[in-house]
Amino acid sequence: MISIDIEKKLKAYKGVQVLRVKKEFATGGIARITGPSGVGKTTLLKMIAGLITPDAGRIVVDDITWFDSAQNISLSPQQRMPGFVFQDYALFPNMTVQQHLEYATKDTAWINRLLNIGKLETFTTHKPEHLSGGQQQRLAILRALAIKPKLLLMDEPFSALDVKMKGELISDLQSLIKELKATALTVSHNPQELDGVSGDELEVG
Ligand SMILES: Nc1ncnc2c1ncn2[C@@H]1O[C@H](COP(=O)(O)OP(=O)(O)OP(=O)(O)O)[C@@H](O)[C@H]1O
Repeated sequence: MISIDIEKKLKAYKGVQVLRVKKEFATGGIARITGPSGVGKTTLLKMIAGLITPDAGRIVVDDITWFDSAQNISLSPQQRMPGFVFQDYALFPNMTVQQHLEYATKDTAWINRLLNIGKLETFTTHKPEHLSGGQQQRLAILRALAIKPKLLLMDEPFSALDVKMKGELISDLQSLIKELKATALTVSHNPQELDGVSGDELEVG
């Protein structure tokens, strides 16, 4: 289980707005986090990953304290090691699909299974510039899963996928997350993007 109780002052367009989140997310599920643009959803994921520091509060993952302002605990991003799907994918321009996955894991059976789930088996030698937007997005998701993370953080992960592809992928992700005894958090400003994601729900803002 993931337990979050944090706050952070955001540098908003006009002055300061405070992001407050208090929520528990169950292991084995894919949670949906929605809220208007600019409310702090990406910032929330980055705080969980350890890329941005909250002003106050606690983050506890599977009984391990990742962050506690009162006790001065803050694990590094390397110690937390979540899978992270960035909104802009953050793929490596010079690496092929296969190399992206081999960079993350040596487990070839796992790589082949991920390629199958992402429907990228026939694109293993392609670099990102020769992939469609949807294929790039699926590669970003597969790369995040390659490390078999206990926590998968996904920022607008299905925005470039058609409804059929998205439905199949969500169903496969649901099985994988259960199998890994992991937890996944998905974020979007567009609730429809997360249709089919049926875990815990959080509305930010
Ligand atoms: N490290 C930071 N410290 C303080 N404020 C930040 C930091 N990073 C971003 N912000 C501010 O937080 C606000 C929310 O940004 P964020 O990207 O988290 O929103 P969002 O809800 O993900 O939006 P969208 O749906 O458009 O992606 C912005 O006004 C931004 O300037």
